[in-house]
Amino acid sequence: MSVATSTTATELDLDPFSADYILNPYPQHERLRSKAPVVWLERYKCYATGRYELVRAVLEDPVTFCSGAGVGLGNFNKEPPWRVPSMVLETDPPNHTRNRAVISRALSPATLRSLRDRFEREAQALVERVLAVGGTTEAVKDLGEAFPLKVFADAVGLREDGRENLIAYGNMVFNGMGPRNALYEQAMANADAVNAWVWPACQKEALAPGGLGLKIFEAVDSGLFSELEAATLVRSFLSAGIDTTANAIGLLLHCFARFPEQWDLLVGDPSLSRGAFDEVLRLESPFQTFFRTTTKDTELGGVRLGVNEKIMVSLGSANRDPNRWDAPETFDIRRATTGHVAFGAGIHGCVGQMMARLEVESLLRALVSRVRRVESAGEPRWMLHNTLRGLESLPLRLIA
Ligand SMILES: C=Cc1ccc(C(=O)O)cc1
Repeated sequence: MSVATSTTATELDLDPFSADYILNPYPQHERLRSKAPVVWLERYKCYATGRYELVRAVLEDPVTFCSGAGVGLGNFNKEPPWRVPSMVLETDPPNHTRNRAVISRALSPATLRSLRDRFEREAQALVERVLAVGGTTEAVKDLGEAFPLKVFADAVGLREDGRENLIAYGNMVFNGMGPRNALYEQAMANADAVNAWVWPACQKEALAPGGLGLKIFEAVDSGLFSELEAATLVRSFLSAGIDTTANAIGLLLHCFARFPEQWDLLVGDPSLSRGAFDEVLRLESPFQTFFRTTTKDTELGGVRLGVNEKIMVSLGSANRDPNRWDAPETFDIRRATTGHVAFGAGIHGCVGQMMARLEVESLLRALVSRVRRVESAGEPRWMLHNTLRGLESLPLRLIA
């Protein structure tokens, strides 16, 4: 389309970081999608889009919409980040390409195959522990957080003591992508103590032999990276690999508690487990919002965007865009979910997604083999969070 027919962005009074929006995002997503292809949020001085096609267009054009100025609301060209930027998430090619390759190699299909038995054993043991006390569980803590904190942290080779810091650190990383609001400040309140655990835990001498962490340090031995860079890459595992999966597990259990007929389908055919997880990801989008920064004056969906401006892409909205999905609000584990953007898309698409799938499917298969029904045991409480969608509390009863 020629620039002459493009327009300036329409303003929309939307607050994606308010409690109202977070607790009931779907009407807000509809406002975002229907107002215009791209809108301007004056409150946060950024552009925003919730349309599936345009969210994908942004994520698949890292030259125009870069990550090196941060993937949250904060623009690293204008204000310093709260931590040393990630060498994967907050970089652009060519450095991103080189750095991601090391992470990707550590998370190879062969590595994941070697972890499967251990993950499945841990999942079965965890499910037995919950059933042994009658099946009543605070599912976010007992399953959502407990499982990645055990299997993923063990796979990385992280020290056993102090792993609760990983949940707090994930809160810092993801709330830190939002505005400096109360959620941001609360997450950062304990930053010094949390960082005092996280950074030493990423050092070579702190990592267990045979783990993913030391695989990253092998790249040091080959002269590719410094020790500091290797530790920063290990920090990426800690940043991305816990809270995201923990929330996804909570959301998955919440879906099956609300839609028992879907659970029956899965019990009847456990091979539906992979599709079930992807449908939970599409429906709930544990990762709600990403930002990119424009590297030049450009236009998107016929709307003119200025250079060095932030654009918010709503993954949650894109994954329920009625122009892309039939009956988007319906939970259907047999749905064709290919193309959902819950793991992002393009060169920054989640490099750990196969690890996440291995974790969640291991837990799901262990549950399906022993649990006939997932029942609500009390009112769930949603988390207030700048970036992640998840439950603070999810009381369930697992019926064997
Ligand atoms: C998807 C989230 C994510 C968060 C942090 C990092 C990192 O710190 O590299 C990577 C991905």
